[in-house]
Amino acid sequence: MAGNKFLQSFKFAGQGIVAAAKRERNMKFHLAAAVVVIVAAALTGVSSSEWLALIGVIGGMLALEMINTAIERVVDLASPELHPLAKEAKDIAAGAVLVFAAASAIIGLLIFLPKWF
Ligand SMILES: Nc1ncnc2c1ncn2[C@@H]1O[C@H](COP(=O)(O)OP(=O)(O)OP(=O)(O)O)[C@@H](O)[C@H]1O
Repeated sequence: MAGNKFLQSFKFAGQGIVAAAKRERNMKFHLAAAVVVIVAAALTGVSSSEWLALIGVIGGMLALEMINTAIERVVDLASPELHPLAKEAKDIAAGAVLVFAAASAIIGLLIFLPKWF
């Protein structure tokens, strides 16, 4: 049934989130950072638009880290041997995470620093 298939896809997506959270050190770090940011925002008091920015950044960071993990898995499957293209694929995916993490850090600083100092 179509409804069943729809529910199944949620189940598989949930399994993917749990697998990434359990096995990936970076994912654990991002989850911990997300909790710290949410607690800091609640304690500091931020506006609705600042909450929107923080939620966007946190969701984007976690989603991007999971895409990076998925790319690592596929590269390992397709190219268990060392290969320059495998290296490039992993390095570019890691670079994408770094770009978003840098932008996220700047957004966080722009929101929190004026309130703290
Ligand atoms: N098959 C491969 N061929 C060539 N270089 C590779 C290959 N696999 C990994 N590398 C290189 O080693 C780096 C580290 O790869 P690895 O798979 O250990 O990912 P990682 O960044 O350590 O991620 P994680 O810690 O989440 O496993 C890659 O960024 C890439 O430069």
